[in-house]
Amino acid sequence: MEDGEEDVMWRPSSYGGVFQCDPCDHVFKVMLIGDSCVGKTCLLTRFKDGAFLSASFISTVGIDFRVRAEGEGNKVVTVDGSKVKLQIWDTAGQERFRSVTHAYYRDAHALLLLYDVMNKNSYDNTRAWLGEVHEYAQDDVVIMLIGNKCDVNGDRVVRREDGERLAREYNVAFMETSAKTGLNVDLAFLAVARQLKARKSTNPIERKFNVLITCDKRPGQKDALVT
Ligand SMILES: Nc1nc2c(ncn2[C@@H]2O[C@H](COP(=O)(O)OP(=O)(O)OP(=O)(O)O)[C@@H](O)[C@H]2O)c(=O)[nH]1
Repeated sequence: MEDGEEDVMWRPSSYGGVFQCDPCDHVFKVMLIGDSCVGKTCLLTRFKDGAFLSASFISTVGIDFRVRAEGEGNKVVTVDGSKVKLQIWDTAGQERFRSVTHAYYRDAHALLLLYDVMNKNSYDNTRAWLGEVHEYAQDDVVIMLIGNKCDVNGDRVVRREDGERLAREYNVAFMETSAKTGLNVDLAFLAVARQLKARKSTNPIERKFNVLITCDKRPGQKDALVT
């Protein structure tokens, strides 16, 4: 969609059968990337449906665009009074699907790069992922590094400080999330939506993304409700 073009989401009216449109002020494409099994699909499902897929789960194949029929598709969030629609694309972490996902990078407005705090390899591999992002994505793409599964206690092998350090090094935003408990999930997507909207602002202060999101919650703290 071009800038200035109005996006429309269709919803059934209370009269049934007749449709009315619900305009969104902004539409952005967001991609979830990262190694296999870091929790991309679970993060998306938690954000969209408020549910957690705990059972064994089939790996994503290629690209899964979670835009479905009316009512269950794109997630619309409200940012400072504006309606922002996030079109979220879940990608496969497996190496063999990489060439497929690369093709989609260029259109992405934001990339959420996940690693699993229980899996050091997935953390180490984020450097390679960031290399691919710089190669294939737009220069001004919004990037957030996410340490997922922060609900685990004894099994954690990647410290929060390690995530923060890497985010500083690459000048990207950072948050720890849990798709299982929902901790910081809404907050992460909302922060990205806010930043995407701010990018359209002419005010350079608004356009700058905080490298570290300081308002996120730590495991054990109560989650903030974000609307
Ligand atoms: N404890 C815990 N487990 C999680 C969390 N998020 C995901 N999982 C588990 O991690 C496994 C992998 O989750 P997926 O969402 O399928 O991972 P993925 O990154 O989409 O994997 P691919 O589709 O192969 O790229 C599943 O067994 C989930 O139940 C979390 O926040 N905490």
